[in-house]
Amino acid sequence: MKIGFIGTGNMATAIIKGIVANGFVSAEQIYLMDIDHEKLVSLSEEVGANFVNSNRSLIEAVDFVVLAIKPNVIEHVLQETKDVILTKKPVLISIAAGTPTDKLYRYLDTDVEIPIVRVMPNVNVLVGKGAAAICGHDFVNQEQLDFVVKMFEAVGKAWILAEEDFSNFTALAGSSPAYAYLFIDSIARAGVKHGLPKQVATEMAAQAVLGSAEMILKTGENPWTLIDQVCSPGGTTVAGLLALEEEAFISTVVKGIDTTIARDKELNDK
Ligand SMILES: NC(=O)C1=CN([C@@H]2O[C@H](COP(=O)(O)OP(=O)(O)OC[C@H]3O[C@@H](n4cnc5c(N)ncnc54)[C@H](OP(=O)(O)O)[C@@H]3O)[C@@H](O)[C@H]2O)C=CC1
Ligand SMILES: O=C(O)[C@@H]1CCC=N1
Repeated sequence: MKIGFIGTGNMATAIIKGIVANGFVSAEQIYLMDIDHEKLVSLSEEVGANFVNSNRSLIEAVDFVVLAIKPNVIEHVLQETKDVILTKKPVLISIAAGTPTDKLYRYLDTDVEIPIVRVMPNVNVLVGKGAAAICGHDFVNQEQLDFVVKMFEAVGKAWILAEEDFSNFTALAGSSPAYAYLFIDSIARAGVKHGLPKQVATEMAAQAVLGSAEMILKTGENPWTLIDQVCSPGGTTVAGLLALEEEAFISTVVKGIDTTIARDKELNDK
């Protein structure tokens, strides 16, 4: 199978490096196109993938096309390549936030049965620890869907998810790495305040958060049980926990997630 990427930015780079490192496909099976020629050539050379000079040539060359472009340019890209899409009928895989499969199909303005799969991945696919939600539009067959699921399982966890839950997933797993990085950076900054070098403090905080995530996933324990295990009576943790809650830590995080979901829904409706 040949996989093409329209757009070679943050997300495409993470997916490509992840699936090549893991051996899901070889670099020779990957074709790239980006309007930023320098970025295109640089990624192509770095990973050893092919590059082409137009989105039309890319679609002609491959079986699966990952639309790794911003939501506001998808309509234009689908319209400029429509005739090639209708002839070649590749599987279109969109990773755009706030862009339902119905909307993507409407952009093509056709009744030809073009298979479209929607994926909401996250950037942690780069290190094989991604999280991706996947749903297929009307004309996707099981084999095509399975291929996409396998592609994202190669670089993390993948769930088949009802499209109505995509806004929630985008907040919980698509955007949340940024919030987790912020949390880690905040802990590290506190370390710097107390005299630790930033790099060391960041490594310590990241390792503690990594282990905490694994504890939840591997033990299956309720996070509150684990919190209680760390909070020694009269100890350090409970003092810090209560100080965090005085500043409405939980509600602040929930507000961030609510706002992310609302923004995704706003994009859906645009
Ligand atoms: N970043 C993330 O963590 C995640 C992103 N996503 C989704 O992934 C998509 C891509 O995001 P991200 O990788 O961050 O974005 P980037 O801006 O990093 O990458 C998009 C790339 O596409 C290029 N591009 C723009 N127009 C065209 C075109 N007509 N033809 C070919 N290439 C073009 C851009 O070039 P230029 O910069 O010159 O415009 C840029 O290099 C978005 O839809 C986003 O919602 C989903 C999950 C996570
Ligand atoms: O910020 C965004 O819109 C994209 C979608 C999920 C992560 N980044």
